[in-house]
Parts: sequence; structure tokens; C-alpha cells
Amino acid sequence: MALRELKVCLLGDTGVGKSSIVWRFVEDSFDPNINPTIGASFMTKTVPHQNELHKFLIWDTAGQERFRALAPMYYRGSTAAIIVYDITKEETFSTLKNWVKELRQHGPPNIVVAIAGNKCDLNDVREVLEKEAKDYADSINAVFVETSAKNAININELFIEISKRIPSANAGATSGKGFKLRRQSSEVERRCC
Ligand SMILES: Nc1nc2c(ncn2[C@@H]2O[C@H](COP(=O)(O)OP(=O)(O)OP(=O)(O)O)[C@@H](O)[C@H]2O)c(=O)[nH]1
Repeated sequence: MALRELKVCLLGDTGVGKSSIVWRFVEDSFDPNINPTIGASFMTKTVPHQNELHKFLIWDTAGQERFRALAPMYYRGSTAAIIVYDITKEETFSTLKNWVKELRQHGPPNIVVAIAGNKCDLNDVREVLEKEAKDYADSINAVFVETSAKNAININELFIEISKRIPSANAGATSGKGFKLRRQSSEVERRCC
């Protein structure tokens, strides 16, 4: 099977759960006392996709404001960006929209954008409606899932959706499926939070 390396970066406010999503995906573990990321951290995981192996090279950026200027180093050259917000904090959804604007202006033209509404285990204190976020994601042709790193909900599905948006190696260079180019409906059956 052909091995493809896919650079993926995670963006979003501090505390939304970016590192926790990566830990759940790579190590299948969750640490309620995880420390904030300093600068950025890097992990990899290889998964089969159709007749290929996708090796995700994952850059988890720090959400704290003092690290904000570092982000372009990580999203430049990325195949996909996962922008994470916390469903219990409306302001983190506003920050997400700013990241989308920045990616449009300065990111790679065909970058696959995925939006993850994390902490969906905290539905009782939700501030962002799932429909509002889904409609927004559809409007920019982004992948959308609500996730819980804590309860392992939709974490693998998030990466599967990204894999699906990557043109296969023999599909030709013109078949980009970036968020500016083409709509594609989601086929993964997601667990509901
Ligand atoms: N209830 C709940 N808590 C979560 C979830 N994911 C992360 N957390 C908690 O949220 C806090 C922040 O998680 P992090 O993964 O460090 O968040 P981050 O976005 O990487 O933060 P920075 O590194 O500062 O950018 C931690 O206390 C986590 O345990 C989740 O799905 N559900």
C-alpha cells in the first residue's frame, strides 16, 4: 500500500481541547489535568484509507494568545487544518471564524478545513447550537463534527472525514477538494452527543 504523509495542524482558543483530541486519536487516552501546550507539539499516526496508508503528521498549536504569531509556521504547507471550538463557550466559536478568515487569506489555497465542536459530553451547558455550527461549516465547505476527547466521541471519524477529502494519489493534481473548491457531503455516520 502506498504511504502518504499528510500534514495536519490544529488551531483554536486555549482550553478548547486540541491536545486532548490529538491524545485521544494517537494514544486513545485522556488526561483531565493536561497542561496547556507551549509553542506546539508534534505527533503522528498512520491509518489505512482505501488502498493507501495515511500517515498524519499532526502539529498541535498552542492556543494561548502569546503563541498566536507562531501559527502560520504550522498551517503553511498543511494539507488540512482542524479548527476546534468548545461547544460550552460561544467566544471560542467566534475565534474559530477568525481562523477561517486567516486561513483563507494566508493558508494554502486547497487546504482541507475541518471544524470540531469539542466537549460535546457537556451538552447541559452548551452555548453553541450544533445546527448553527453545521450550517456555518457547510457554508465554507468544511468538515464538521462534534467531538468529545473525554468520551472518545467522533475523534476517529474526524480524521476519517479528512482522509476522504484528500484526493487519492492517482486522481490527478486538478482534483483538489479544498474548502474553496468543492462541496462534498459527509458520509460518515456520526455518533450523536
Ligand atoms: N469535559 C471535557 N473536557 C475536555 C475535553 N477535551 C478536553 N477537555 C479538558 O479541557 C481542558 C483543556 O484541554 P487541552 O487539550 O489542554 O486544550 P488545548 O486546546 O490543547 O489548550 P492549549 O494547549 O492551551 O491551546 C483540559 O482540562 C481537558 O481535560 C472533552 O471532550 N470534554
